[in-house]
Amino acid sequence: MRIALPNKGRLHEPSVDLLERAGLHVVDGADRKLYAETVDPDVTVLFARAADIPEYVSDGAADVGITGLDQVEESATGDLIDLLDLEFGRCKLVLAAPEDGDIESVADLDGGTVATEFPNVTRDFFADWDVEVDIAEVSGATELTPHVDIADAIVDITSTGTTLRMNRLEIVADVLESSVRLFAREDVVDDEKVQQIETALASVLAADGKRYLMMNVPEEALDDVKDVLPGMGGPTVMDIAGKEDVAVHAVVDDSDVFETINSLKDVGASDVLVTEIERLVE
Ligand SMILES: Nc1ncnc2c1ncn2[C@@H]1O[C@H](COP(=O)(O)OP(=O)(O)OP(=O)(O)O)[C@@H](O)[C@H]1O
Ligand SMILES: O=P(O)(O)OC[C@H]1O[C@H](OP(=O)(O)OP(=O)(O)O)[C@H](O)[C@@H]1O
Ligand SMILES: [Mg+2]
Repeated sequence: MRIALPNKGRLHEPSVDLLERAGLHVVDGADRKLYAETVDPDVTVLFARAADIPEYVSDGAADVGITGLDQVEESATGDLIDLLDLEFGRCKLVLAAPEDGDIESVADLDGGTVATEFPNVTRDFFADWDVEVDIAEVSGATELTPHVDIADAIVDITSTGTTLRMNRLEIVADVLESSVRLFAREDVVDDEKVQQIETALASVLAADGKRYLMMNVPEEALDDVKDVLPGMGGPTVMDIAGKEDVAVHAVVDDSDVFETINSLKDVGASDVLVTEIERLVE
């Protein structure tokens, strides 16, 4: 089973990091190496450009891939299944035009030129609007093109909006919301190994922002403690050998920990231990 990850750029590190946190450690993945083994002898990693990953998966060079939804849509491969939103690399593809120009709606671009690194997504977008445009395909610095008479507008990525602002461009319309996904070729989605990878990555996401609480509770305070703990499917209660107290374990949102501990102390819990959760397999 081969999994394709971005070899560089902003998606490289968080992708490798996620795999690591999922326990699928990359072995000997030295810098610039394009191929690496993992601790699972059945899983190898292939490093490729974020934009090429959908193609690699579609062609069978890899079975699953991690890259932006924008890249999957642009590749127009059509046979890829979006398995999991990995919740990073959030951005938007937008149609943007000069702030001081006269393009204020999609229709204003009729007969105009749009520069983009995403010609397929852009073509589909204007086809949906039934607006005729020429597409100028560029491979970077797209934001410059409306100011040098290459294009009237652009379709490009934005997240904080800084680059658009710096280049005196404003959003005319949203084209696509994107984030990084785990995706697979249709014929492998039911493979055991693919499902194991999906479960492992999902377990990292599920643990994000969660804490594990452990405490001692006098038997008579147990009902009050249970009321305090929101818990996922209720807390786990265990007898402690030779003691009147019981041990209570629960998963709590990080944002609730402060308040929850105060309430737990109020109702009689003691020796409260808070730990991080690496993975939570549901
Ligand atoms: N500003 C951003 N904020 C959030 N996500 C982004 C942003 N820019 C790009 N992305 C996401 O990261 C993906 C890859 O972008 P990145 O810039 O890392 O690679 P690239 O520009 O293709 O790299 P290179 O050209 O160096 O090979 C995009 O397709 C998109 O999904
Ligand atoms: O809304 P912002 O936060 O300003 O982000 C948007 C910018 O980020 C990306 O460029 P990147 O930094 O990846 O540089 P690149 O053009 O070299 O890919 C994208 O192409 C935009 O230019
Ligand atoms: Mg980029």
